[in-house]
Amino acid sequence: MVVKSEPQETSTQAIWRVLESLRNYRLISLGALMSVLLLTIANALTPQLFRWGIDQGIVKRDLQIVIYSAAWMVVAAIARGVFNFGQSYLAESVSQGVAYDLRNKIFSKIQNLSFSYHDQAQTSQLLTRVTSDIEQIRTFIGTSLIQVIGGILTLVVIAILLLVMNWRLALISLTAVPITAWLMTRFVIRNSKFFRQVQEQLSNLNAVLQENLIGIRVVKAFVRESVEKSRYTSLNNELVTANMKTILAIRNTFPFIFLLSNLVTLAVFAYGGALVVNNRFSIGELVAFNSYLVLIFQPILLIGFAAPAIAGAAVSATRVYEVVDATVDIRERADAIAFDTCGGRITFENVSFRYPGATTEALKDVSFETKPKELIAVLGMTGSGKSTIMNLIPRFYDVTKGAVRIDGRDVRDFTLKSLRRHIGIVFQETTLFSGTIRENIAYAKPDAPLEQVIEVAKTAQIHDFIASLPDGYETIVGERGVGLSGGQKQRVAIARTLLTDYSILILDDSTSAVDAKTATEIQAALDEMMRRKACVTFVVAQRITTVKNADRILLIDKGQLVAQGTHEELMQTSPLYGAILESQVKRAVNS
Ligand SMILES: Nc1ncnc2c1ncn2[C@@H]1O[C@H](COP(=O)(O)OP(=O)(O)OP(=O)(O)O)[C@@H](O)[C@H]1O
Repeated sequence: MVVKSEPQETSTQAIWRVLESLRNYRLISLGALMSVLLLTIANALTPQLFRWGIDQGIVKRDLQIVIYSAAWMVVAAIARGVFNFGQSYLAESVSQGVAYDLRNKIFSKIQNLSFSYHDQAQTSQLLTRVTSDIEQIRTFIGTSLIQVIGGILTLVVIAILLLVMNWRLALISLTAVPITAWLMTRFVIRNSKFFRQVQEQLSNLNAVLQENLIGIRVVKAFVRESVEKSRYTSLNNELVTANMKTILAIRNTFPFIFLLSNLVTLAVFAYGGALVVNNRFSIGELVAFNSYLVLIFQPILLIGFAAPAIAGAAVSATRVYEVVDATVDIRERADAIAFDTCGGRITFENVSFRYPGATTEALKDVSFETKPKELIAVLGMTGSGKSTIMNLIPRFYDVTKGAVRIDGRDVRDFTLKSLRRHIGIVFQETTLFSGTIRENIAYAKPDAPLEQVIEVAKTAQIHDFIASLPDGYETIVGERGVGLSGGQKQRVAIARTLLTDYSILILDDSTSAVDAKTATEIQAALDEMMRRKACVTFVVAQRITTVKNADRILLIDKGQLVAQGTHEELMQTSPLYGAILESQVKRAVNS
């Protein structure tokens, strides 16, 4: 899915943009161009050497000239080899550089894009853009572009030579050029939709592959292997069909071009032969002319073969620039200031919020203010808007109406880095990276000494477990924390956040996978740390124990703040609070 970007670029504009990026590699590009030019000259010279050898050597029976011409042909052949290598090597170097820059550009853009973009973008689509689309662009620069430039140059040089040698014969031969060019243009225009299709099918295939890699456990648990296999196979078939369509299109066009080339050769043989018979053209000239014909069709064919690749690269470039140009929703003001100290007064001022693309508001007119060092519990039914409230403080999203303030300052006044650096957040869903446990805990502070890592791990009640592992803190966890239980992952994630320089702490249902006893222990250990280090702590929690300890509870229902107060106050005043607690007590008793 394509999400929010500037007005879409056409593929022609996109390919121009790729060409503009060659500016960064001016010298190497110039070197490649020079090699192409020299190669064209060496190519154009060879038939002239033939002519000389035949007319002055063979026909006049002058062995020395035959030997000289043969020797010069060897020199020309070596030169062709050298320049050919030069053009490929230099063009490849430029293409590697452009691909490298694009990969970095798109990656850093992906890092900067807001949550709203990632909510709507498909990961697999992004993956395809970073990998195969950029590879298409690279092949265009490394191979197709040089083929086209070399082709055009050869066409011009040889057309001039032919006209100089015999303009009538030249005109007969050159009629083939506009016809072939027209055939090729028609081919590209008619088939560009197939090239786009191939790319889209490849993306779709990647999407299914990626979903399955991530969800393989669910697939197996629900015994859906065969369904997933047939889903993948049918997309794979579609990819092959789309590819075959482009191949068919090639087959429909190229035989005409070959036929044309043969007809022209025959016409040159007939007319040129007649001229030779009448002594108006030498045999050497006819042989040279014929060699030029091969040389003139070669570039047209090369341009023809390059055309699909160029069309594909143009589509790829559009897709890559779509991401590069995507709008970043969350922007810093030009005069943004650094957030350094937190006084503990966080204010939600008539905050309403609607997720991009959603039809209803996730938060409606929410207002509250925290006091320094307060521990705020946020409670509500599932889907009521608790996480959404938390997401607005570090500006993962911006409010639709109202304002979120810290110590009286709108969060939009702060630089994003300084704001987020001061907010420690443990997400509802835990994501760990492949690497050691120590690396995961020290994710935001890679240089943290082991003692500090151990300290936070103790607070998160995960130290004993880590210490019991044979490799301790150096134990390698797989991708997304494979090898750890859900509760263990959550505790590593808590430790990771505790190690940061947070002053506002947000724990979003972060002990949901931890057993009640451990959760209470974490809470007790956290209590001391929170009061010491955090100016305010928010805990989105389901457990009564957490809620009971809180200084204040915010009760959220259908996006609205319906009640707030301490546990005792809410017990007396809020029927909803009573109902939620009752359901939890029942659940606790039953479990
Ligand atoms: N990225 C999103 N895009 C669109 N709508 C969303 C998005 N995230 C949440 N919502 C919607 O916003 C509402 C509030 O969601 P939120 O995640 O804040 O609820 P919650 O109270 O934290 O729920 P839970 O306890 O189940 O985590 C829900 O109706 C949800 O469907």
